[in-house]
Amino acid sequence: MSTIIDGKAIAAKLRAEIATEVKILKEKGIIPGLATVLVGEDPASEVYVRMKGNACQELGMHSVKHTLPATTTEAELLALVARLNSDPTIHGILVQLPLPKQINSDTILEAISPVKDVDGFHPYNVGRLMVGKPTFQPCTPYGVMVMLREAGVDLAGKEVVVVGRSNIVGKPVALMCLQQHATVTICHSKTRDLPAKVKGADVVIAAVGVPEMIKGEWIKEGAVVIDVGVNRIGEKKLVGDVEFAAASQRASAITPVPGGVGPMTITMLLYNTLEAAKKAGTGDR
Ligand SMILES: Nc1nc2c(c(=O)[nH]1)N[C@@H](CN(C=O)c1ccc(C(=O)N[C@@H](CCC(=O)O)C(=O)O)cc1)CN2
Ligand SMILES: [Mg+2]
Repeated sequence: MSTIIDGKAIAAKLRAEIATEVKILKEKGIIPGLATVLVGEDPASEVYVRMKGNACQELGMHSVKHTLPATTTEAELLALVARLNSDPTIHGILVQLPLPKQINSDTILEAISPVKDVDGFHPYNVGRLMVGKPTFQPCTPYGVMVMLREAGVDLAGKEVVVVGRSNIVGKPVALMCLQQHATVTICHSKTRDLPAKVKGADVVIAAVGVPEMIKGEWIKEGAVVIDVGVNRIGEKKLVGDVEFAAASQRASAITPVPGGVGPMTITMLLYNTLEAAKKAGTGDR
């Protein structure tokens, strides 16, 4: 049986550290501020944005939520982003994804000031990660790396297989693992013989968004499994991208869903917002 890498517990520990730092910053007259922007009525996005606001409140951060109708135009959203870019009480701007079809996400993400880009999605911050000099790192992959660190996994020389090549998880987590000297393979829908790739992995990072697509029998004995998937089955049930029960028979350590990577995502957003506020305070940005 495997060790469960408890995202909730790791997140709680990190949040306590962030809260302490927020308090110190406030004594210097700086209140870290996050603006969240939700366009439309996607129920999951509503939940995530609410969780982000609540987390800010718990940690003593300032947060402002902007809720716009699904019919919002790109120009209207750009105008809001411009206002937030020049608002000195706001250190971090988060535009919840996905955006409605009439809005080009890339245009919006590029309009966010890189110094307030606490999601780490602006091409400047993506480029910094690419050259191994990260500034803001995207929250979900950053959370994965913190979990691996907390679980005592040394990536140097390890075979890491990332399943999924999205800009928000697969690609950045692969770069982060490479930075830690892992040998990284990125797999995707056109990969030939995915089971064979996964079977060779010391660390599997699953971020495909397909319920239980990674079978337990593909997991090498003793491998570490990080499941980034959050797939809703019906009203209540959440499952990951990995067959948890079968995989945990073989893995040495595994993240659960829920309670694994999810809680880390929001925690790293708070961390990035704190860092943004600190940089603003020192004029170092
Ligand atoms: N602008 C962004 N948009 C999106 C991001 C992002 O990082 N920035 N990531 C995802 C969604 N996401 C945050 O926005 C997110 C997903 C899941 C969780 C989470 O805590 N999941 C819990 C389960 C919660 C539930 O019941 O739904 C868990 O896994 O334990 C937090 C944040 C897409 N969009
Ligand atoms: Mg993908």
